Amino acid sequence: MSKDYADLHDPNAEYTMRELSAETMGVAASRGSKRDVEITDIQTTMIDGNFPWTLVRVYTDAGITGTGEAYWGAGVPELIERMTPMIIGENPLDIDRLYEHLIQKMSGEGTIEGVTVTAIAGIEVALHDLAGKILQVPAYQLLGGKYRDAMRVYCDCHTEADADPEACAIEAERVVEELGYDALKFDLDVSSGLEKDRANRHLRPGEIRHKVDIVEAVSERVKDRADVAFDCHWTFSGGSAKRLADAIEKYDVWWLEDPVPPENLAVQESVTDSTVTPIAAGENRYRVTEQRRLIEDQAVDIVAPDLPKVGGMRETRKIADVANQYYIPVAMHNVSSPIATVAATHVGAAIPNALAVEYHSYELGWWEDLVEESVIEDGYITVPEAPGLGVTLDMDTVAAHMVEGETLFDEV
Ligand SMILES: O=C(O)[C@H](O)[C@@H](O)[C@H](O)[C@H](O)CO
Repeated sequence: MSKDYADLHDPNAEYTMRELSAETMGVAASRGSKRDVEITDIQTTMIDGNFPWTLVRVYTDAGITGTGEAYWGAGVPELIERMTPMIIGENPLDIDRLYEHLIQKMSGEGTIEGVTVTAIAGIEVALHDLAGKILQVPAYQLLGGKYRDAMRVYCDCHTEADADPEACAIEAERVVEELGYDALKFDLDVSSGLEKDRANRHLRPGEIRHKVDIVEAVSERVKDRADVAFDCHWTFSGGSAKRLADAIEKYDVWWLEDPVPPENLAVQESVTDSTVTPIAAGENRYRVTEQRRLIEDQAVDIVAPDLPKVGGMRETRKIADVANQYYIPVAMHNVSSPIATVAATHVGAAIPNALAVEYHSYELGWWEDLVEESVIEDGYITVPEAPGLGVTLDMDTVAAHMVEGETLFDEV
């Protein structure tokens, strides 16, 4: 990768006095040799999974590295490269200050939301892995300790005929019986063939009936063996979303996700208010500042942040803390490799209101091979007890599935 991004002039150095580097803040006291560690480099590599997973590695002068993951998105590796000089020489144990430092430094490039936040999140996850390894504690310990030993996983399900209610029911049965999950999600924004216009967000009566057929087929097939959520990917108008939520009330679904677009909270709130079907949303909002509005307005029954997108492990914990003030559970949206999935597991272990973490790669076949450890067993991820995230990348699998042109992390 070219080093041009890292060498770019830093305009913020001229435009803000809020500089949170150790030097400016005067953070210089020795912490004792094991904790006097400095960041020396950050590298990324991208995996061609069912999403392009951006893995991040932070290097130190102690020979210890931390591995993280940023949510997928163009430009994320370049942004990480751009930020690397901003934290070289810093002590990786100051996770919160380094996060704030990068948010402040990059604010001109956009750190309220978007790929800059995602890139910072990738570094932040790696810092938790690193800090855990330096301190010889699992990452959940850095977040306050444990509520649970294992995190429930819900499986995002697909069939070749996602619009066919019976095909969905057969797949639901297979995922429960053969793969061992008791928590599932299916898409409801699938075409019934009855649409007159795909742009106007309106659901015609036949379209609603088709969606009810899918919900009924899946829910009746698995009955009490699994909780089932349904995802709408921000597709419908408020009015149509209300009619849909109302029509599926009797099936007692786990949640209905993203029925309306994410920008207008008043619409989101009115849908949630209108129905006893639990409404979930959150994967398109960034940082605690944006999630806070969803929660405080009680625009959701369940909040669904995506950890490597929303800002990282501490940021997700902060969101869970706000949600907890409103008695709202957290279902972690997740389309990541095992690295960020396990990061979500550590956060899930450390918060009271964790509902589940998503698994979105069951059709891939090699997701779990990316790390040396086994990750999901019988629909749960046991919270690792090894230092840091407690998972180790399998470099052969990484090499086999790297995006063309990417390079492997340097060995220490
Ligand atoms: O699992 C889910 O909730 C969704 O289906 C995701 O796949 C999103 O669509 C994706 O993250 C969009 O960028």
